[in-house]
Amino acid sequence: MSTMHPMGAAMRSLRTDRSVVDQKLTRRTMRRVFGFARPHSRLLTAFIGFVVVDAALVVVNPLLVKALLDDGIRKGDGGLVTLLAFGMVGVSLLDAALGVGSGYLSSRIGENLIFDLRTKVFGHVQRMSLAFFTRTQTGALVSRLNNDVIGAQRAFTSTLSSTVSNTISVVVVGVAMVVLSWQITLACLALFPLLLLASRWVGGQISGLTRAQMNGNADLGNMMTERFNVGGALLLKLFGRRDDEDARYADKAGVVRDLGVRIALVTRIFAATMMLIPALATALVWGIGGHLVISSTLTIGTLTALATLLLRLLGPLQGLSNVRVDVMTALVSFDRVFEVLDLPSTIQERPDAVALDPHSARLEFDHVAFTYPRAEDVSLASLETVARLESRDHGEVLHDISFVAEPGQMVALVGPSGAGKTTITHLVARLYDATSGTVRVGDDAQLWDVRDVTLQSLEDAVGYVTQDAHMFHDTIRENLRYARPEASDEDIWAALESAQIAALVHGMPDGLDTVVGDRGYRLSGGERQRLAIARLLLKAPRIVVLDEATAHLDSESEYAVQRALDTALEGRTSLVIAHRLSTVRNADQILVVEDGRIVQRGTHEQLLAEGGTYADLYATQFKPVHADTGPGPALEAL
Ligand SMILES: Nc1ncnc2c1ncn2[C@@H]1O[C@H](COP(=O)(O)OP(=O)(O)OP(=O)(O)O)[C@@H](O)[C@H]1O
Repeated sequence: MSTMHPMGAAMRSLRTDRSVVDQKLTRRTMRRVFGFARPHSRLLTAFIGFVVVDAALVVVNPLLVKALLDDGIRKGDGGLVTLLAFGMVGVSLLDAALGVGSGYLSSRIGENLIFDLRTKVFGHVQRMSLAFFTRTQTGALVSRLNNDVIGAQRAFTSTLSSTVSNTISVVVVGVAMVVLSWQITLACLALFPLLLLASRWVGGQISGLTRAQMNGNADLGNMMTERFNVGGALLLKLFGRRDDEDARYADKAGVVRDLGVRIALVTRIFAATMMLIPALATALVWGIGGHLVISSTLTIGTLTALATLLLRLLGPLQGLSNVRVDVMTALVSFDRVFEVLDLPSTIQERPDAVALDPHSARLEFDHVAFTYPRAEDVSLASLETVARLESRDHGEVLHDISFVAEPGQMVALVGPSGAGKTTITHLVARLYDATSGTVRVGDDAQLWDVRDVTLQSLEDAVGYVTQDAHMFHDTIRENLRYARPEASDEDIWAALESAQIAALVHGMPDGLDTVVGDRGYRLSGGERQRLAIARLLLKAPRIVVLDEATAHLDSESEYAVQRALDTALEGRTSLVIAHRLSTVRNADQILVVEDGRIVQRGTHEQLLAEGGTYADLYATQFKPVHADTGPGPALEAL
């Protein structure tokens, strides 16, 4: 009396990928799996108790029928007939109650387990280094979080319960049948290999087809997610590829359609076989049993009980024939979850890390070199569906970078695209760690290697406005409060005011409650950057990193952003990347970066006087393009 429909369970087993049984699972995996089960051991014990009693009850009703026929009806004992009929009702009620109870326990255990695994994986992934996210396909990661966690949960609920309940049912029913008539039991068991063969064959077919169908569906899903976001849809329109896209989609959808039909056909064949075998067995029982009754070797009650018991034997037998695949599938899911949990973050906090003083405002790079980590060091091959992990090292991106930003100073980074400016800024808050040399933060009294301070205190001390000024799909208020959850509306308005965007937010229909769309799309580039500056102002860090905060803006927006920046930078140490040299004219120190090296350093005036790269860049940006059109546009390469 399993809690799951036997046919449904059988079909699920058949759909699972049979290649899993070839996988090797270590003892360590098993130990960890039990580790996850341990907190729920009481519930698990109660659950298994329910399942065992429920499974054992399977023989009671057929035996009651036997007694009713042989001792009640044949002997004309009306009292016994009534008693046994009530007994049958009692058994059914108990069975129903046990079913509800075990269903409740199974969902408590299963959901708790999903909760444990989900929160653990989410917490772990959140703490991975940025390098992990630059390599990992979000879709693959999300599926790992959802599907495998649910697969792992199955190990403890349906797989465990069906295995226990099927084993108990087979033993109890088998013993009862042997006791009633070993000859008939033996004859019926002869049909078992047929059952096994049928389910093996269908299993092989269906698992292959289902895997192909799942891949096909994933392909369709990927195609849609890639095309149906703003970026993909725009590209599709701009290149006028509608018809080609239609044809590609139809191709993929056609494969899924054909597979669907084949799966349905094999499933029907299987269902028909599953009906046929019990019918054959029943005929066998009645045929042989009938003769035995005639020869008075068997009573009619025993024969009826045997026929009923037989039907309750085949389902569990079929279930047990798939148990290895079921258990391995569930354990492989666990293994895939553990794979993510075991991936260490390349950015680790030292156990003896100290909290950085929030007033730290001195920043120092001391002979810093940097190479981007290799994919295999930061990600899992299985989480990257397109990129193959390359074995080649990236070349060194930064070489011998040394500079000091004194408290309150502004240090500007300029140089061509790809020179390494963004990479330098990423080393400040440990988005990456220097390969050699040291990045330090602190105050006049003490400087700390960034690897010696706690990540939280470092993140609190350093604020960023990044190139894309990302906003969550939430209201302006909540996006700003992300920097300081306890900020009041007054604080938020003050920050918006300083960031030169208060008037615009006032003018919005919902004010602070306006939802900024996915990736902040409903705002213009300049508006989003000013909002990001307001967010930075709320956080109020002593060290500020601005990456191309004024790129791609018209001169009016640039002016507003520039004013916002002036407020943001006041009294703070700043590291500013700017494509427009006008932004960094007042910097205390300008570093010209080329091919990962600082090739020039000094103030604007010093660098102009010195001649060289900076003076050339300045001349290109500010020399009149035509005598009558005034200053030329910002240089693209800058
Ligand atoms: N995650 C990464 N993995 C490997 N290489 C990277 C990664 N990010 C950047 N690079 C490489 O490092 C070099 C420096 O890139 P970086 O983004 O620091 O340049 P940048 O000066 O900020 O350029 P831009 O002004 O165009 O933003 C480039 O050659 C780039 O291809």
